[in-house]
Amino acid sequence: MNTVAEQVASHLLQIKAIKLEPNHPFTWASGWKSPIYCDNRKTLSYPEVRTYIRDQFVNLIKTKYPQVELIAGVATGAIAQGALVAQELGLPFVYVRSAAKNHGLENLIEGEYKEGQKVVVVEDLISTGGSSLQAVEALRNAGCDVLGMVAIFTYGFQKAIDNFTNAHCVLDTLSDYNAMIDLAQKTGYVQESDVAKLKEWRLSPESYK
Ligand SMILES: O=P(O)(O)OC[C@H]1O[C@H](OP(=O)(O)OP(=O)(O)O)[C@H](O)[C@@H]1O
Ligand SMILES: O=C(O)c1cc(=O)[nH]c(=O)[nH]1
Repeated sequence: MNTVAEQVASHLLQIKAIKLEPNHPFTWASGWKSPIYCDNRKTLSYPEVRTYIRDQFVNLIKTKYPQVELIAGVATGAIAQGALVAQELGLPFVYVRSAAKNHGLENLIEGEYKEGQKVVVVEDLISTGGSSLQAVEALRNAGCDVLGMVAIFTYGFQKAIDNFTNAHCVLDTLSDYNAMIDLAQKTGYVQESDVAKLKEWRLSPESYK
């Protein structure tokens, strides 16, 4: 029986959400360069995959945060998955923008929330944790009580672990880089010629070029 981390990794590989471009590195939200990109947005296009992810989030949240009153999705990657989770839990939903809108209502948080409301934040992916923790800060500034964050995938970088520790935010993820790369190597998704590049990047991702 595979673990949730292995099953999610398997889904991500099957739908080709993992892209490898060792010779043309991707630029991440943090500005870091990387030979790998995990596009969790693609999971939404596959009913079986998005349902599996939704159900794992729901199990996790019911077990760990039975007192939750509100689900918040981090824009844009986790808006849809967060709404699916909220729907299944019968809870209200909001989403947090990366910056307040500069027209209209100028909201940073979209939807209705109450001061003191107990929130679980849903995110699609953690690299450095910068964007996710910005959303946590916005919710706290709005008076919400952030119980913790759940995400589909993390690279497991020390930088992200430190950022979450410093922000006093608990993070749980359904899958991670180690589970994914083990499976990718076993199944031949990663070519031997790319393994060296991935190892080099993994040693110091902040200075990879
Ligand atoms: O851990 P971090 O270093 O903050 O990086 C991860 C963030 O980057 C991606 O979002 P992106 O900014 O690409 O925007 P999107 O969600 O609108 O696609 C992803 O959805 C995370 O929110
Ligand atoms: O850090 C990012 O911007 C990032 C990395 C990644 O693998 N996938 C993604 O959607 N964003």
